Amino acid sequence: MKLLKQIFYFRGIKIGKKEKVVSRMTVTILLLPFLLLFGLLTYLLFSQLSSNLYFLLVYFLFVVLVSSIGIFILYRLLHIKFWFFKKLSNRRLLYRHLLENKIYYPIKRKDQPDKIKLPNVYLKQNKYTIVVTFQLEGRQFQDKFLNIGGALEVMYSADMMGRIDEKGYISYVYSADTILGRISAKDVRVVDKGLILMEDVFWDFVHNPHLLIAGGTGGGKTVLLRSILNGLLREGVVEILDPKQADFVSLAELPVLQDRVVFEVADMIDKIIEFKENMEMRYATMRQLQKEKNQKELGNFQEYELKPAFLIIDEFPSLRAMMSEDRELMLEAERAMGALKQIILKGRQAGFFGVIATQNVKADDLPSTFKDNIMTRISVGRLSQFSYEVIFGEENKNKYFKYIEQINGERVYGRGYYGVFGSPAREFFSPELPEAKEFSFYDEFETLERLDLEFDKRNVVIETYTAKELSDELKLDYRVFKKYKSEFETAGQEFDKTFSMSDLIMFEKAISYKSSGKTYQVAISEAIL
Ligand SMILES: Nc1ncnc2c1ncn2[C@@H]1O[C@H](COP(=O)(O)OP(=O)(O)OP(=O)(O)O)[C@@H](O)[C@H]1O
Repeated sequence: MKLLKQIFYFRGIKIGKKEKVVSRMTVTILLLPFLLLFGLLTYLLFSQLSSNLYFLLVYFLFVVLVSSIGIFILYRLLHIKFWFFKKLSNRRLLYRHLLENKIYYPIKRKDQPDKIKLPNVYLKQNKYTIVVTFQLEGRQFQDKFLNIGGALEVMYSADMMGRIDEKGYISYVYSADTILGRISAKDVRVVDKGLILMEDVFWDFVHNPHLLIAGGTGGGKTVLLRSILNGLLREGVVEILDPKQADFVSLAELPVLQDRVVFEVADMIDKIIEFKENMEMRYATMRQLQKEKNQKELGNFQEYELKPAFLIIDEFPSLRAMMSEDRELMLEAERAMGALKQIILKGRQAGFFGVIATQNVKADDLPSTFKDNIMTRISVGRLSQFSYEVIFGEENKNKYFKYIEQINGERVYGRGYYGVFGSPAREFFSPELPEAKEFSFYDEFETLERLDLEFDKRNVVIETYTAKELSDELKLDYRVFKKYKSEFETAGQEFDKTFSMSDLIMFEKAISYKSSGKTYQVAISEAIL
């Protein structure tokens, strides 16, 4: 079976001269109804046409004009509306690219122009992706093929999502016609694969925790955040910090969000600290449940049927600015920033997630804990090159991020990029806001049931430990404990003065992995929550 698969592996349709023939055939077929129509009309008007030369001339011009305009409109319509024709046109584009760049083998013929033979190039297309494969195998154009990815990206106005090197071939994968996968803001929900944002884009918060959203002014950040809220409110508890008192204040009185939207600096600081404490409480709850279920390893929040919690911070740099302006709150603000980092570092397993939104990113806007540990990233609207670099990381350093204002002559809102940190970014269209008379977030949220965390149902105590107490609890020699601690710090973890339940769980995991024969580094990296 495996062998058969290898023999008959489908790389796509081979590009060849047929692309030109198919295009001509399409035009000919489109011409047919006009021929029939005007054939019939000519038959009916035959006597007038044959007796009046002036009428014949006007009639002839009319036929040519109507047929050409008709064919042009039909041709464009088919290519805009039907995927089949789009596929044909993508093949033709590639064919033309090969010809115009002289990527072919001329075959000399006696007394006739040269014939041409194209190298083996394949095109495979499905709804949102185009894969172009070139045969290498030491052939004449192999060096060209190794560097052709960028040119095809421009040609298809698509985003290169990856390059696959396999024996004898190289393939470039592009996302195209991404806009077709746009969904309505009404339909944003949490499904098996995560929070659905486009037909094929999911924020899988369990595996790629935390979300960073950057949106240039007027780029559609507010609509995107509200759409996200539409999904998250149905799934768990959402707390919102809105330092600019801009986008969420109007929702603050809704039952589902009551006391969960804050904008005064002191309240925002309290909210962050409370969220972190809830995360610790969640770890304590999960630990109890683990014991009750007699499990060897602590599972994630879903295994214990616990709800996720989301902390949305709109305009993060404003929050930071407000925190640093208020001298009286300086210490508390520092504690809150520490708590926020802990949430980002350790929230995943407990189901505590951050959604951090900002405008263009400037040099010191985001702490490195965020830059390295917020796994899912989205941009909308126009951003600076520096912002793109920070948001999408090294992996996308050479990517050409475009700002597109119009598509097919229509103003487009909420367009940007989506990526998981460390992977190629792809084009993104934020869920589309329906007409105001058809849908309003306010009315929609008004119907939602308010969800709560489980704490009122269980009696959990949050314990904290000093370093000595923690090493005793872990039954570790203090020096060995210090070694673990410094390894965790090297791996990017940060600790408060006292240690928490989540720290205890993390250390326990590392000790257990280490005792099963793993190196310190591996044990530590696997133990990070
Ligand atoms: N996804 C979308 N679907 C339809 N229209 C949108 C979408 N996103 C934005 N718009 C349109 O663009 C306008 C501005 O969007 P939005 O308020 O979300 O931008 P913003 O980035 O939050 O701007 P600012 O930073 O100035 O507050 C909206 O009022 C809406 O008309």
